[in-house]
Amino acid sequence: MNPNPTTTFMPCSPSEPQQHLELESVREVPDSHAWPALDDHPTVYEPVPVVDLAGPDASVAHLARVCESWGAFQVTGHGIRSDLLERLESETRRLFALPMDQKLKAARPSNGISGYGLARISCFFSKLMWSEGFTISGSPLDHALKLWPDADPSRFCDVMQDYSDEMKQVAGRVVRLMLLSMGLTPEEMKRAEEGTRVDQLSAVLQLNSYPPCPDPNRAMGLAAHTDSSLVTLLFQSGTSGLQLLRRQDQHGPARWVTVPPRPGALIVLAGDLLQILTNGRYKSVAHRAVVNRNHHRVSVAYICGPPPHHKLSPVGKPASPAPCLAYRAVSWADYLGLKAELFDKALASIMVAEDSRGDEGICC
Ligand SMILES: C=C1C[C@]23C[C@@]1(O)CC[C@H]2[C@@]12CCC[C@@](C)(C(=O)O1)[C@H]2[C@@H]3C(=O)O
Ligand SMILES: O=C(O)CCC(=O)C(=O)O
Ligand SMILES: [Fe+2]
Repeated sequence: MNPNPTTTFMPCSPSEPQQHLELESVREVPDSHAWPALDDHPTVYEPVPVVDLAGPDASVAHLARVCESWGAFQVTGHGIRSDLLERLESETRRLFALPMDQKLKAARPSNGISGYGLARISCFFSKLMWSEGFTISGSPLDHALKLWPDADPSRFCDVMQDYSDEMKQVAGRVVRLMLLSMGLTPEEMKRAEEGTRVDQLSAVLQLNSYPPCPDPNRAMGLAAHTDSSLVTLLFQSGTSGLQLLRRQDQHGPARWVTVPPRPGALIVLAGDLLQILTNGRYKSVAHRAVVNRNHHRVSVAYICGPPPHHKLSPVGKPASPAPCLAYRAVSWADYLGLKAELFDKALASIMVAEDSRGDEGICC
């Protein structure tokens, strides 16, 4: 995955002033938000796989095929009640509907993780994206108090907390199934489970808002990226916008596939840490969000990984023929640092070079 080639790729500079436009009131896409080419690959229709966690689809053989060929799937039978999803969507909309000066009171500090702001990857691009984001790491309470200083914070906090708690259970089941689908030896499975068991998982909740856009073919909601997570569980409102990048394969060249909204379903996206943990076998999926003219789309990503300082090292046979470990061990915290500096080159930066795989005990 490369950032849009005709939109200049830039190293991140956190000191740059951020531009916060009230996107909903803009009648024409300004030059600052006009992307020269969104069609780096064709957008095609392909049915995105569905895995029913409560049914036979959750078989490990099916999951292995889906992870290898798509790196993403829709998940049903997850047990999350529809009223929780409805409250999640409505609280997300309530937050983004606040006046800009109120949202900016909860702005993400330039070197911080959580709060309101432009897409974090914005600094790698010369054009701005047609979206706003709000990241919650840990308790949502401080944020709620800044956003609604005169109101009871429990309405927002309860929903975000309940949703995170439930997502953790679903993520734990999904990660375990993925590991089981790899056919690991008992020893490898034990190592793979260190840091990835449900009670150990850590996560951030990323709320995204994509207001209607007067010229959707010139604007980008969220540029192509992979998440750094083990897995991301994404809720999208009833409007499509998420697209998955399918790599070139026997069915054709690289292409964008839209994930249609499916009531009650969540979307699982394989992240970079899963690619590292599975020794390159289950690759992280590049994805982006496009915008539309009439609907205000929101999404909520539960971006989940091991404890921040747990060092994750690859297990299982590498995807390439060399009988070695493809990546050096890395913690999520260190990997996020690399990602903030190198963006889509971060994974390559921890790859163990072919000719050094025999050194330092890296070879299996
Ligand atoms: C833990 C994190 C993952 C994330 C960076 C962050 O520190 C908090 C926000 C996350 C997010 C959400 C939108 C896409 C993404 C690539 C980004 O720019 O910010 C992810 C980051 C990630 O997965 O690397
Ligand atoms: O809004 C979407 O569909 C994608 C969001 C996303 O990729 C993210 O939050 O990491
Ligand atoms: Fe993402």
